[in-house]
Amino acid sequence: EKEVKYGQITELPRQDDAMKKWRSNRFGQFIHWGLYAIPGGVWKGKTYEYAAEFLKSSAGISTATWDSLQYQFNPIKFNAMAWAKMAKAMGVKYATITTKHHEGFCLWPSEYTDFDIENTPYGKDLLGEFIEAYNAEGIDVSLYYSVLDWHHPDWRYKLNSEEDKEAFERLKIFTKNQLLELLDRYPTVKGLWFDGTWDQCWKDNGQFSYELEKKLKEKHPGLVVNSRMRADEYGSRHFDSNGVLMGDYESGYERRLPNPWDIEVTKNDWECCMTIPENQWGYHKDWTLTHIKTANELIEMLVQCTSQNGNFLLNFGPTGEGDFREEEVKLAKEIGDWMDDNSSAIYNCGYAGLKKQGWGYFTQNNDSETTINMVVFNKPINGKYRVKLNKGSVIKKAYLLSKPDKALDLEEISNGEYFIEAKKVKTKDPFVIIIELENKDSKKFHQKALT
Ligand SMILES: C[C@@H]1N[C@@H](c2nc3ccccc3[nH]2)[C@H](O)[C@@H]1O
Repeated sequence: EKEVKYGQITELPRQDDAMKKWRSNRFGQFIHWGLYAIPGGVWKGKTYEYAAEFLKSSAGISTATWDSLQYQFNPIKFNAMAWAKMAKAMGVKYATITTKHHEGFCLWPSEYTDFDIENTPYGKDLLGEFIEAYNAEGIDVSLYYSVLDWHHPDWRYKLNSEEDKEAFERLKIFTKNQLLELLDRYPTVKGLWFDGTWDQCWKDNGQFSYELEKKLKEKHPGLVVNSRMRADEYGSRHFDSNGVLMGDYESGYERRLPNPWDIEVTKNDWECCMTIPENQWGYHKDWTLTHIKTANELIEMLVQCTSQNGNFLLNFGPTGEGDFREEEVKLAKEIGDWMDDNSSAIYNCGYAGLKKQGWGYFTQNNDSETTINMVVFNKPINGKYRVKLNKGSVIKKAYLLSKPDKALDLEEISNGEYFIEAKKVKTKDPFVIIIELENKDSKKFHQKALT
């Protein structure tokens, strides 16, 4: 064990109400919106396949040229309430929006820079409108903030000289000021989602990120912070040099999921953030460049995250005019229709403590020891679902969530192992079978033989 002074601050897993709410939310909407949405991956007639929010670097555009996009930013179609209603219908319980991405442009009127929404044709506090509209729909809002800032003259990737160090000291003060400003202006926000913290400059400043997390949490009780914010004094990120998770949940799953059989990942809170195309966070004009995930693919990712105690943050990239692509609107509806019927297997659910089986995923409601959800993606050809529960578990009854008053036939194979028969399931969508267990002290529970 190394002596780590600037590692974990909050003992995990947190059991306070704010974290319990974060955990029960399970499904969130990520919004990537900034100047990059104006060109949408196309520059001077050329389409760049790399992530649209990286167009400045992939097209080799000067900071001056890129920054002048701020004078074109006028999302006339932006309607925060319509966005919030779409998100509500999709079934998300929280939303995380980019307040400032790597480009450095701020979606709120910041007193610490002119490179912000106030100095655009739009002019109004866009971030404030977003937060108010989403909160009005009962959706929690977290704020994404990129420490990496291509616009700021004091940004340095590495600190090679005294001048670098002095510049980065100013950048650190700017960063802290903006974060305190965001929490001052938007007191209802629930979390901060840090990004752009992989460079040497930040890894060399473990003490700063430690003290910053402490200060932000003192200022904003209950604040939930992702592990990506932090480095310890040895430069170890997400987990300190002794492997202890920093922040409040693990946020390393970007466009990837853990192995569905992995139970190690269930030990911490974590979140997967996911794009609909293969790798576009900001709006890209051309969605023919890669595979576009279907509703069923995205629902399966959400269910997998829930089954392993994780949250799923699905990204949308609004256009420069402030509306969504039709493909995104269609997916939001398809996912929302599924959530209307099946969200009881998602909200306030987590790891059931059972080994994953071939037909799909187990989830368990955090408030019920005896109710287990089976979310089915692969129907067995004989219509019989093999379930291996904990030793001694006895199924009282099993039924389709869609037909709660029709018990399914059961066949006990051995201690805690059953076949559940569900032959006549018509739906083409993923569906849920509910297992109700005898509770531990029920008379029928087969007490282990004493010999
Ligand atoms: C959550 C995601 N993180 C950003 C990001 N920046 C990167 C730089 C290098 C490699 C991968 C990256 N992902 C993406 O632009 C998006 O905001």
